[in-house]
Amino acid sequence: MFFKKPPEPKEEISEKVVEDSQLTKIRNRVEEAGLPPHAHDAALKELEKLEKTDAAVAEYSVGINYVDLLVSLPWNISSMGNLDPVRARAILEERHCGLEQVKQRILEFLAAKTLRQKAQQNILIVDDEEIARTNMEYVLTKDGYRCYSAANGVAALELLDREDIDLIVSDLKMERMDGMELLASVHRNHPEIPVIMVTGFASVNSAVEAMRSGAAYYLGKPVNLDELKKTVREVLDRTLTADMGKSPILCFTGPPGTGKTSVGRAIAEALQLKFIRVSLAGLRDEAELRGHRRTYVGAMPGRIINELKRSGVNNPVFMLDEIDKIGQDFRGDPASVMLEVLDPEQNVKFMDHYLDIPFSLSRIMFIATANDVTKLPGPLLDRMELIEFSGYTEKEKCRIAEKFIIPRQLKANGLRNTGIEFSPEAVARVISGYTRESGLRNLEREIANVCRKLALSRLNQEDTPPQATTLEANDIPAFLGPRRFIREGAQTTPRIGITTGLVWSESGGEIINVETVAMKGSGRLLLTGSLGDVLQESAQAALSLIRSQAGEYGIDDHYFAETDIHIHFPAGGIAKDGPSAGITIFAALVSLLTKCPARRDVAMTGEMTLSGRILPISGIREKLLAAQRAGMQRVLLPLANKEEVESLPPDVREGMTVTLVDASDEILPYVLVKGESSDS
Ligand SMILES: Nc1ncnc2c1ncn2[C@@H]1O[C@H](COP(=O)(O)OP(=O)(O)OP(=O)(O)O)[C@@H](O)[C@H]1O
Repeated sequence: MFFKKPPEPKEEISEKVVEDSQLTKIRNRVEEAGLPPHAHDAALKELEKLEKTDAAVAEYSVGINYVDLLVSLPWNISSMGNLDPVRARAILEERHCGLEQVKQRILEFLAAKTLRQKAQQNILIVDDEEIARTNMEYVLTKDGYRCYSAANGVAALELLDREDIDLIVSDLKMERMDGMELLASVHRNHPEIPVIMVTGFASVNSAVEAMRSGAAYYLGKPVNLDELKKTVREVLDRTLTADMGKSPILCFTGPPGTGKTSVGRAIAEALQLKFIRVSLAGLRDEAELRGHRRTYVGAMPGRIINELKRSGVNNPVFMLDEIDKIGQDFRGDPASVMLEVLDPEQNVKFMDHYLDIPFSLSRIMFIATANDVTKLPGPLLDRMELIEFSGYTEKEKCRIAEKFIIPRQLKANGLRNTGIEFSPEAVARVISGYTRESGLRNLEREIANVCRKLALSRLNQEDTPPQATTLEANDIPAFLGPRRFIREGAQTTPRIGITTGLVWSESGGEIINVETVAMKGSGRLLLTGSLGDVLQESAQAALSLIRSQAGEYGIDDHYFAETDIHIHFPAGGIAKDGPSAGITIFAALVSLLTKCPARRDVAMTGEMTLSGRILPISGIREKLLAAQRAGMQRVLLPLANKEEVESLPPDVREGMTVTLVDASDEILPYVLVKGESSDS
């Protein structure tokens, strides 16, 4: 008979030793990490469980990973930050061209935060020696702080209940309640108040103990008053920066490629804080943000906790990119998760399912970005301060290309200092012939394309010395092929029943055509092109208005009963809705029914009532930019938008005539080509 050999006892011992040493190591890390009490307790509880768990079972490594996460999270670690508005402005200017209003609003936002925090700097001095209290109070008051004093811990706690204290400077040895007890109580009940410990019994041990118990700093006695002033300023500056997350969340909104992400990055740099960016596009499951419970196999913390662990600080600038693109099929309620993350009332106790104990997100400065804020739920929008990034004019694009994009691409392709330049006409040709966008993404891509081809040709002629080259507009097709876009508005001839409208979409303004035809039938109105309810109703209202005034347009009374009218919006793959196509539909129908061709280089937008009044619309700047890109000669806008139109920079209207209209009959002279009515 064959018996299996029992395992060697020696091996068993060595496995146990390894296991123990791993536990000892991680226990030491727990003790050294200076965890807040609730995290410390959670770590100890898990370690206790691990001691009774066999290292070979899966739960053991799950437990080890959990404790490892607890000790690696930046519970108390913040970057120093720097709230110098002059520096912040300089960095924003250096990284971004234009965007004046955006920069101004960001600086105002930061300034308000700074001032609000600075206005509240109250210091509590706790010492049993009156002379020490008086001295410290004297220098700190002189430095502009409001000082309160107490002779022991008990008196200090009473004062804390009454006053709004920002910092405590406390002696260590005192009657009734000493500094360490006070520190423990402050840590429990007012964890946001930093404590600087001062003592005459300065020793490495007491310093380490105080710091481990959560003191922000440690000073020996007799206090060097200059050092005290410096330390107080540093600690308060640190909390000031750390508290920056407590005001409304900034939400950058605008078309793609207009600099939202890169401005966020520049803000972090200006404030000397770390930058984290998480894209929420297509997010399907709450667990991706909040983690899975540890009972699931392969559970992990969510993206927020993971990113904080990676950054190593609890006060980064955290960009939640594309918050409007959270997947439609999101499991759980995206708004409630986002609220828990962003709302200062709730995010102090953010719960990640994996972490299973609260982690405060209140020190983070969140910035959300969205292309279309109308998709955001109301309660979320309520807590956000919207900053609009609008599309760029052609001139702005040329300037940004010259100052930022071309130098960046030349450098990226090894062409710096080679004398290669783009003439302004060449840049303008790339913009008009190869891109049609509000932002700068495609422009950067096309310029990169040119630079890569230049790099290849330089490499092929390595033996001949490089010559300075200035690219002209005519050189561009050799690099990018035939132009992809033409300014069709200016080139197309007037047509019966077709007009040009302007719409706003999340990628900026766009032009659309409205096409109409009439055929023998029984008075039906057909609408096609993925139209929403509001748009369909606008079409019905426009037709009713024309029917009610048929005589004025010279249309026979019986005509409508014997005719079917079809209105079509091409690009049926894109859903369209909203009231602002009212006047475009009206003009197309009048053109169709009166057989007067409609000009294609006149674009229009405006809501129309059943009585023919024209109501204001939104997205004026983006729509004007779209008209400009398409080479329109004239744009018709509601008179009610006059103020907004007048406040736009002249660049936005350049090359076009903007005409403000108030009623339906004012539109027709600009659109219909009189005397050219035909039967075709
Ligand atoms: N005003 C500007 N000055 C200089 N560069 C700019 C400016 N605006 C945008 N850019 C550049 O354009 C590129 C695209 O910008 P960015 O990625 O920030 O766009 P975005 O608005 O975040 O787009 P999306 O909505 O698609 O995320 C970046 O390389 C950025 O540096």
